[in-house]
Amino acid sequence: MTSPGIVVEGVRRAFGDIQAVRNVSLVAHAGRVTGLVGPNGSGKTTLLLMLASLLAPDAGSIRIDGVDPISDPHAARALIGWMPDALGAWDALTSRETLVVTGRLYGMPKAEASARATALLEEVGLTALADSPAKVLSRGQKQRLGLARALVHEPRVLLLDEPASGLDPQARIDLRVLLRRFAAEGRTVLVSSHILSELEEVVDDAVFLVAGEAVDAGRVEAAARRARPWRVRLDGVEASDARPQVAAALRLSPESITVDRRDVVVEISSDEDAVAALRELVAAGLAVAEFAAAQGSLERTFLDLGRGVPPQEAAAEPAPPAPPTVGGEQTNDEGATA
Ligand SMILES: Nc1ncnc2c1ncn2[C@@H]1O[C@H](COP(=O)(O)OP(=O)(O)OP(=O)(O)O)[C@@H](O)[C@H]1O
Repeated sequence: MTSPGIVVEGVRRAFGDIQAVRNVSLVAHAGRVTGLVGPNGSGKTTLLLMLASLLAPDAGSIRIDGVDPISDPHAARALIGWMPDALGAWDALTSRETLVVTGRLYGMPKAEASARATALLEEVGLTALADSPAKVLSRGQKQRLGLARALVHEPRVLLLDEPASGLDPQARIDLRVLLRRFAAEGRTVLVSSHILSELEEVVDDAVFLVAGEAVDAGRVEAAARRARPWRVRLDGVEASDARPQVAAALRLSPESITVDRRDVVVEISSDEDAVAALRELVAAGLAVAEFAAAQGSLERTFLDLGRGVPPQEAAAEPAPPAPPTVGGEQTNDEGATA
């Protein structure tokens, strides 16, 4: 079954003088996981609250599977599973009671709400704590309960604000699996997180918010095209000794290569250049034990946008900035600089 997902056009929201969200437009497609990425205070939570029908925008339009959460919050809430960044009230209820009450609020008969609670407690690994009051739960356990609560009514659209914070590694893996399964079932997932390595593993699309505005796609692409660091480690060779060897193989000046613990770090512009660089390292007879991007593309893009990628870079076509490249003719005797 296909559905339109989330469509946001020209949404704004201020708190007094603070323009928390300014003119945001975005689409989160059904059947895909969309990441909402941005620095602290960029407006992610404010935007998610508006999508969840819990905060009215000052302007603009929002459609959740075609439903306007402002004019028809009841219908929107039936579609939406909302996981806030911190589990709210109900400390006196047990985890099971929290889920049963939630199911009842969504109109489920008691037996169905009870069976659903049992299944969800199992799914998020809280069965052993099902009958303890929610206030004794650790932060990560509260996050799990918050996730279960968002899933009670089998929502078509999942909105999650920092769902991975506080979760241990296994729970993060389980969360990723769950989000992928959700998307595979044709549902819509919009998830904010600061843990970009985590998001990288799960998202199909990303929307970047900076100072309350969605960054336009051209600027995101320009940032994503910039050179990023790759780690190289040679088997049995100290990084300080590996540095000149890698530099020679890649025809770079050693100064353009940094040392980070056991690895040397080289700036590489594109996947094609990475392929060429690896070939050259191997052709030079170096024992390459590790060759990997040191940053995911989301993280790199986030950092570049934070530094302010000039909009004109995005406008120029094609717009490769002039990062140092390896494996190509652009390297020179003066060496490339980061
Ligand atoms: N209820 C409020 N009253 C006044 N200002 C608010 C309110 N809620 C948010 N803001 C302000 O709006 C801006 C956006 O906040 P928001 O919480 O949406 O950011 P965020 O991207 O979710 O941040 P973080 O990554 O730190 O969670 C901030 O400047 C914040 O101080």
